[in-house]
Amino acid sequence: MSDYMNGTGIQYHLHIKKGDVGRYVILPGDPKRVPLIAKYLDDAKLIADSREYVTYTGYLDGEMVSVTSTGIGGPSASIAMEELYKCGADTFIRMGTCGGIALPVIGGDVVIATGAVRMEGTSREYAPIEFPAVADFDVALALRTAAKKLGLRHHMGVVQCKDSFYGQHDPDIMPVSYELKNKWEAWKRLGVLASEMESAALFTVAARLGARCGSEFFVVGNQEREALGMDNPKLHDTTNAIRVAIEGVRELIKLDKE
Ligand SMILES: O=P(O)(O)O[C@H]1O[C@H](CO)[C@@H](O)[C@H]1O
Ligand SMILES: O=c1cc[nH]c(=O)[nH]1
Repeated sequence: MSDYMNGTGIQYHLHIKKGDVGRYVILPGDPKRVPLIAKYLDDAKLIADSREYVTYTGYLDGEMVSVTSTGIGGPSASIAMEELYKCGADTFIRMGTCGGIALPVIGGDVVIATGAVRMEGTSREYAPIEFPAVADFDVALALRTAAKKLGLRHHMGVVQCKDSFYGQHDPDIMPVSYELKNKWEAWKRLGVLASEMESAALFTVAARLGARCGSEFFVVGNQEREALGMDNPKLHDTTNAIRVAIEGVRELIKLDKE
């Protein structure tokens, strides 16, 4: 492989190197969320700020833990995971926002993914479409334990990933609306909980690397509830999902010590 960084060991996009990050990494999409998550770590320090990738490292229960933003979508998220893995990370928790699809999923809830629909492009450059994008079982259960401990309303199941945010919210403006709307109907009939953009790529990249990855989300609203005239709170404070990610890492640290 060509080395754009001239043997320095510094990763091309994230600007991190071995020793900069812990084994456990929380992956929000939004770079502005990184310092908010890092506040929960002991002795957190800014490691790098490059493109959409902001990385902090600190400690939780004595273990080195990092937080790196992925930006939006599979391409940038896959790069983040690949470069973090090269620097020693092997356990990832994506923490993001999502839009509800299933009617019981309401703004303010937490959704924990068991698997992700691969309606995006990145995972197809890793694995044939027949390969399932599934969360690591231990990570998903750690996230559920965390949500339960925190007393948060939560749901666990399959999420859908796509590359076009506006194809989700305004499919009629798209030349391929016929396809987007038919598939959306299928996700509803299959009980898919919510829509977001990175988990399918991250779960598939994790499978190629032999790494562990799970994901959980703060629900910002539910377009299906809105369409039916149901109560549809729209909320933006992701603190609860941040707390689930932090407690989830704690659970995994405990499990890994057993
Ligand atoms: O809040 P984040 O983590 O960015 O996640 C969700 O929000 C973005 C779209 O608004 C996509 O990245 C989607 O997956
Ligand atoms: O509706 C939503 C909300 C967050 N992220 C998405 O991809 N879709």
